[in-house]
Amino acid sequence: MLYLNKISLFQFKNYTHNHWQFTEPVIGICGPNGVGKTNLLDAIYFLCFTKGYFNRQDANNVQQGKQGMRIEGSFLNNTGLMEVVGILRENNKKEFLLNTEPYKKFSEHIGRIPCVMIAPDDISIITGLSEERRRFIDTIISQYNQSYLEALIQYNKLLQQRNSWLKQIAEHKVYDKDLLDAINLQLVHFGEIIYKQRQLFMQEFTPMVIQYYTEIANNNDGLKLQYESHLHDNDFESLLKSSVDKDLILQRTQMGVHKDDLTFYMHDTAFKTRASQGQRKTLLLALKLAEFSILKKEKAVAPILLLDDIFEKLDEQRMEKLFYKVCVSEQCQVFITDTHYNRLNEYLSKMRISFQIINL
Ligand SMILES: Nc1ncnc2c1ncn2[C@@H]1O[C@H](COP(=O)(O)OP(=O)(O)OP(=O)(O)O)[C@@H](O)[C@H]1O
Repeated sequence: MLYLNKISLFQFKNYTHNHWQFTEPVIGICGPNGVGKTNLLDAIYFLCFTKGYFNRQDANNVQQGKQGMRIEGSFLNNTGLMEVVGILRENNKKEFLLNTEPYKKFSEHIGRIPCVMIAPDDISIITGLSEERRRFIDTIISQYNQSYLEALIQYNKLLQQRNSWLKQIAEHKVYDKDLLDAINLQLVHFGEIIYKQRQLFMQEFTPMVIQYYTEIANNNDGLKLQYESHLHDNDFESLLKSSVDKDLILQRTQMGVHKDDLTFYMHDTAFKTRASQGQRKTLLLALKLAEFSILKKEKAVAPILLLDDIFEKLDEQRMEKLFYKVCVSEQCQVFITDTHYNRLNEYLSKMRISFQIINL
């Protein structure tokens, strides 16, 4: 089992200098609004992903009015102890260390400590723009497939190059076709790697999501998932060639896996327009539990689960099923935040497991 034993935070968000020991696989984190429950989950996430879940900019994680921050955690898994340290220096330089060894590339850390966060704003995976869904899928695959992560990094760099090339032509009216061909060739190479992996992923992921949704809701509400990509019916190279005129006008690359999407249906209509808030939340949980299962299988260890404010919108029956799933049957370490000590204590007691509650 993968297990976080202890964590210490220095100048991370609202924490000046705090540390906690985790002694049980199930940890409840309680306290009033704004006390720092989510921030504690975010610090755990930081140790797993070398960045926070909520802020893209590292500087936003530094305590207001201070300079620099440090997070330290020790994880235990079947192979031994992993001491992880993330530092943002006063000059904003970031360092990340595993067992005192600094990483040259932070991406090498991704997947070492698999972790799944479920936070209220994640509902945007269902209701938001397609980039939210691509990021969701990419974060999962990247944790078990380093070559996918590399392809994604390269693809995004090339896409930026291609887009700035398109802008330059609009500004200077100079057309360097050889450069475009060279960029296209590489974009196609990495785009096809991404497309194939997403296809493989979706084949496994889709039935799992429907299964979890059905388990939590007691029926499937006609749920369907569809992976959409320009590459389904066309080869990428021809797509890039045929869209170049339009690309030049819009100064952006119109075709490619950076436009892929995942659509959800409820009885053949768009899920986000038809479903109730509780049904949306149920779908979000099903997506995240499917993520958890795939990572568990691929990494041969159960990821750490971070559940932030999950009580909102779910009826009692759905809540109990979720609690049973994450606290009892999955045998993973799980952190659950709640503003109500009594409610959390009651749910966890019903599960007949040993748990720890931290009151902030
Ligand atoms: N960089 C920062 N420096 C100092 N304080 C910060 C920083 N970022 C966030 N905070 C503070 O952290 C607090 C929010 O913490 P958090 O979101 O973890 O609360 P919470 O306990 O989860 O609350 P809720 O129950 O409302 O979800 C706020 O008071 C916010 O002002």
